[in-house]
Amino acid sequence: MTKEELETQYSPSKWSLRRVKDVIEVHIQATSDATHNAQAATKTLLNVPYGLGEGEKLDVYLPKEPSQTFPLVLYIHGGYWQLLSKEVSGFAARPLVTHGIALAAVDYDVAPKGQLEEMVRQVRRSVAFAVQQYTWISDVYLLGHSAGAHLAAMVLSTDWTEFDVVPNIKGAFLVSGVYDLEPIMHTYVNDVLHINREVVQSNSPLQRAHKLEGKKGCRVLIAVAQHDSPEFHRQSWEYFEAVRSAGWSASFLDIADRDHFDVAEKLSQEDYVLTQVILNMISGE
Ligand SMILES: N[C@@H](CC(=O)c1ccccc1NC=O)C(=O)O
Repeated sequence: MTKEELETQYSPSKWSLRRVKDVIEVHIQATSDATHNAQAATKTLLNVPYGLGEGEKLDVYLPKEPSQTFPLVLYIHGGYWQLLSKEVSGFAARPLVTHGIALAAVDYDVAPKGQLEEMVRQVRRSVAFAVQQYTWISDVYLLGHSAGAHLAAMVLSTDWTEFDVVPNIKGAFLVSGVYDLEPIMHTYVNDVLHINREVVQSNSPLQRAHKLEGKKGCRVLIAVAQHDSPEFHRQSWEYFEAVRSAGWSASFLDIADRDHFDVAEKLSQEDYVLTQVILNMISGE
């Protein structure tokens, strides 16, 4: 592949068929609006620190009439490790909260402030913090979009011995993710991210899939949007096969008519196919 082809493959906005001027701007507006709606409609704990760093905070969305214990979904936002924040990442909360499930939107330090390895550590710490702090948690799930699906996949292969707790993660929903950082290193994304070969090697879930072997497995859903690029489809399929080969329970979903961005945006809606799959998986069907 030429450099130009590679950059196109890793420019999700170029594959959207939506006739809007700037699909990323539309994405940020949609997720921001839906996050505000969720904050107005649910009980929240905003800016909960999970670490000492300024950027290490969670926004938690709680069920209105909670049962004694209830599931928690940690949402890890995308944005190529350099965009977005928890401020626009509560958009999936409403349908979950309606069904008695809490959502926590995780902030981490995006580049250039943050480095990839630190982002991985921060997201892991946020999971450890939540299970230690919140005694109301029945089960923990991860939900990540794009770069956030990469970080969620990195959480799955964590060696928890350096943490005070081993979170029992029941499931992970990985949406339009990146699982092999090698091609990313050769694109414009790396102008800000500055990852090298070593970072790629130790932070690519595809290269680490063998680390899943022998670990207590959880259910992993790998979803990709129909209008994601062929490279995104390839990465999702390869990670799906790697997770399955490691003996974990994995499923693959190619979501019709969606692009890289509205595949996540629509999670604000209860009748969206991916929302339904997530609700069914959590309620044990
Ligand atoms: N420069 C990218 C931007 C991008 O991929 C992106 C933007 C907002 C939210 C998620 C994104 N993708 C992965 O994290 C593009 O061309 O679409």
